[in-house]
Amino acid sequence: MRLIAENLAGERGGETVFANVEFALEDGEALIVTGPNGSGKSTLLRVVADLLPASEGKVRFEGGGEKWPTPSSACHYIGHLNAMKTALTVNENLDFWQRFAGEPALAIAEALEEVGLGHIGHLPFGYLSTGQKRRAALARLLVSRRPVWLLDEPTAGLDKASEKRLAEMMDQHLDEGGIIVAATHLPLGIEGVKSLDMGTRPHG
Ligand SMILES: Nc1ncnc2c1ncn2[C@@H]1O[C@H](COP(=O)(O)OP(=O)(O)OP(=O)(O)O)[C@@H](O)[C@H]1O
Repeated sequence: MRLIAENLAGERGGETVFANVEFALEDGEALIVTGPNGSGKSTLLRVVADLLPASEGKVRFEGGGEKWPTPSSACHYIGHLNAMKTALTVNENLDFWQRFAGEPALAIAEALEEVGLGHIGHLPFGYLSTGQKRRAALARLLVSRRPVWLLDEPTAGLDKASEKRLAEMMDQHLDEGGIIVAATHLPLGIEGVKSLDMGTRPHG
């Protein structure tokens, strides 16, 4: 499978935030997107996820067959916000996401064990600490199989042990032929990745 960005440009509020972004990622490859605040990392991820339209160029996903014909159908997008309902329990939230994303992988209880939250699936999401909320959101990656992970500051709020666990999850995903695009200010602890510095890019 291949995730390809061609001559991609994105805008917010009518202003071009980035332009001429090009990358091609194959099975098992990761792209780490860095750059200062406001340089367009989140905008790029949202364009790749098809949550925002590209103002120029396009994103393609090849080799996903009928199951994953487009980048948006092939990706898990974990944004800054965790996209979980505070009044629903962690289990209910993950059940929603598993039905939404399809291709069930780990059972919800197993995914929560994997992120060290085995004991709190019954709690409303809103009761969780900041780091626990992030870990519960990251469990979405494990409850459904999707080949592309788009992660916006995935370590925000995580303690050291959870950062290490996330690095292991990402390594495993890459070993299984997955693709990752992650925006981050901190090293993510995964080796052999490609990089894209939005801070050194000319704006459109
Ligand atoms: N809804 C919006 N309307 C107008 N401008 C926006 C909107 N959302 C973001 N922007 C602007 O777009 C630019 C890029 O923002 P973006 O969130 O993509 O940057 P970022 O590199 O992810 O930043 P950070 O490191 O702070 O997360 C910023 O100048 C921001 O103010």
